[in-house]
Amino acid sequence: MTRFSIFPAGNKQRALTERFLLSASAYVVGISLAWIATAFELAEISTPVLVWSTGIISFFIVGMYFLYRFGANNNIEDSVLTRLQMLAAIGWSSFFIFHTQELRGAFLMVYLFITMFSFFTLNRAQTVLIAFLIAAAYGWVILFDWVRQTPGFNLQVNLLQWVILSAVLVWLCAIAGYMTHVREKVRKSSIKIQQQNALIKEANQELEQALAKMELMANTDELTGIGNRHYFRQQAHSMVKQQYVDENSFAVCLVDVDHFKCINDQYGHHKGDRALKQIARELRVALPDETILARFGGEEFVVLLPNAALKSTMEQCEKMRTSIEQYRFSELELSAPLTVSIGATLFCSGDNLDSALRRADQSLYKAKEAGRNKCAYDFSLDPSLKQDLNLDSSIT
Ligand SMILES: Nc1nc2c(ncn2[C@@H]2O[C@H](COP(=O)(O)OP(=O)(O)OP(=O)(O)O)[C@@H](O)[C@H]2O)c(=O)[nH]1
Repeated sequence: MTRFSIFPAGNKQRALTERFLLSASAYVVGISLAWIATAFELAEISTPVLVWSTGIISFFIVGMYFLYRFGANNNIEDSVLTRLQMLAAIGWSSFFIFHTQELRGAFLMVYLFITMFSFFTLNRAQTVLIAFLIAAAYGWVILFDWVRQTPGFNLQVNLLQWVILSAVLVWLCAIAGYMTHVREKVRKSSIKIQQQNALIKEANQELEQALAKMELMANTDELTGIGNRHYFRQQAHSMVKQQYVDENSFAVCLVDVDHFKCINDQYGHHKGDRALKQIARELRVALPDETILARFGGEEFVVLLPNAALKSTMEQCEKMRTSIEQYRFSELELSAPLTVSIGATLFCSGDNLDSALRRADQSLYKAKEAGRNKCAYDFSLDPSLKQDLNLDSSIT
């Protein structure tokens, strides 16, 4: 069961409720003063009038509190309800001031208290209007007393009080004007800061995008669109690090196009370029997604097969070789298929990247020597292979 809180949820609504309770405390002080003044016969309010006015004010306070507490004020145009509160406060204060004579000077303080509330939300013009209403209300009280010749009424004292009250109100209006100015300045600066933050955020995003683009460009082979040598180095180093942690071996394969010089010579560099692009695409299709494929240089590609073992490496190399062998290069009228030779090795514990690349390159050389369109392997570092197969390298 949720406990009832006297304050509503939400910062704005809570602030409004707190502000209202603060002004309600002024009503309570005002009513209490009226009761005390009546008890000491300093005010002319009859007990029934005092009782019903106290009842109505209490009802007003409770009603307003529930408006704020349950957010009903948001359905009203002036959702802060400042004007309504001000008018009510001026009305009630004038009512009590009208019923006092000797304590009237003290009760006039309530008017100033009301004006000070305008500092929270009203602008200069609205504060001036409130001050004008207060001066007018007290003016009416004086006029009424003078016309009906209220016993104990002193016109001179009341007029002097009215002048003093008006002077203080003018002074409060000047302060309200200054506060409006400061508030507006703070609001404008905060809007400016927000706009600048938005611009900085936008610039950061653009910078991040530009950096990402630059990184992509730095890692991409311009001709084929796959990773370049730099990309390969990066990926290989992170796989080496991972291998040190989980000890899962990975395969390093060098894929070299056979007799590519003849393609260039026969069909020209442009068609040679297009053939390289198609080879890169075919290799990508033949390989699993998690495989790293990069152009090592010229007509040579490099492949890193994560979590590879002897069998899976041989299967993948064979898959790459056959996929190129079977691919029909429509732009080239070839009498024999375009093929690749592949040299592969496993990167195992205690290995290093340069020696793995050297082994793969030596295997590639063997594949070329064996007639091309072949896969050759150097699994000499794989301990399981040494035990099970007793082989240092194999050519298929
Ligand atoms: N079209 C094109 N050709 C390239 C590119 N890079 C390298 N080559 C060519 O690839 C050929 C490589 O020739 P070689 O190293 O003799 O090797 P190969 O002719 O493929 O013969 P083997 O590798 O021994 O089977 C050269 O003619 C290079 O000019 C490139 O980006 N585009």
